[in-house]
Amino acid sequence: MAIQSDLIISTKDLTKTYGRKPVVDKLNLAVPRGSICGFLGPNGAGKSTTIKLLLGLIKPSSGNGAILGKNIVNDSVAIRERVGFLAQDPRFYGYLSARETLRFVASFFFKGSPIAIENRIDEMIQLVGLDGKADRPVRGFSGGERQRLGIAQAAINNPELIILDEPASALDPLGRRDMLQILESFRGRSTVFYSTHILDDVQRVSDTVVIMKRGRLIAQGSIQELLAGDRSQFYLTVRGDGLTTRELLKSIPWIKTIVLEEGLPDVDNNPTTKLQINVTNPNVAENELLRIVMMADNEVVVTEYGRVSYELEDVFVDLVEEATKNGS
Ligand SMILES: Nc1ncnc2c1ncn2[C@@H]1O[C@H](COP(=O)(O)OP(=O)(O)OP(=O)(O)O)[C@@H](O)[C@H]1O
Repeated sequence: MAIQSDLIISTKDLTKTYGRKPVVDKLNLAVPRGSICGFLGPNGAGKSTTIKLLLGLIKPSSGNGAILGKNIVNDSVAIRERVGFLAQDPRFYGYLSARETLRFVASFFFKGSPIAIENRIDEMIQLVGLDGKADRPVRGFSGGERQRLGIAQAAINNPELIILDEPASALDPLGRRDMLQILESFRGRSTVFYSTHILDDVQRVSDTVVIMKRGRLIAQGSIQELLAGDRSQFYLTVRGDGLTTRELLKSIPWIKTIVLEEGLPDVDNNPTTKLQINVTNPNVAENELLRIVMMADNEVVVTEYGRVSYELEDVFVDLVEEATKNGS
């Protein structure tokens, strides 16, 4: 397959079938270099299987892929030298301390003098917030501490790409927040590709997202692009029942639908009505909509106006529902 140098991960029709069931189905991934990419999908979507395919831990049934320009089937050893990985359920030797664990991992691929290794271990221990605990046996570590150690071991060799399988899902809200901060700290140093089913996490730290459902890719790209996908919804809140405004806007050709709903009371506690306006021409609407209402010869008082913005959750639910309707 052709390799695009701005992509750190790319796949072409990557497929894994167990029995007759495709668990990963003709997946075409394109993950840009330097991004923090959230790999999102409901339970059983095929995220872990995809990650295993990317790392050469299992073989594709068909299709192919490249990481750092190397073939995921033929060059998996070379890939693992340059990619850090945290498994969904990381296992450690309980009798080793965190520092000994990192030393052990570094002994495989770390390139540098013994002093450089020790410095890097110290740096990682600090980065993941395990200072003070680094010399205790791992068997006594909490779930959050184990995940921190897992990230430190994934990043010890200064990899260009770090792949993490659900690094935050099993943690409590504080643990998740810390984990996301650690991921954020890799920005500008490594590309991070991490799977999760928690939308909020993706919205908080990722700049790109891949969304998968039942083995199929249903969306990928920058979060900004995804959230800006539907620019055709505006809202306008007016004092009173909104009927005059609806009459005024009804005949405008670029307005498709107007839905009225009760708004929040204004600052003087007067009732308001929110008009949800769907337009066919967002650019014209942006310039004209408010002006038309304000210039009309009536008593309408506008208390709020804007373009409807979306949370990732709305987009995700829409995409997953659409994919379900289309039979994915
Ligand atoms: N070795 C296997 N043999 C048969 N089926 C498998 C195997 N590994 C995974 N599957 C099935 O493939 C589907 C996808 O599993 P996978 O673990 O990749 O999903 P996931 O998106 O990572 O889910 P989760 O968020 O729950 O971890 C599931 O239905 C799972 O049961």
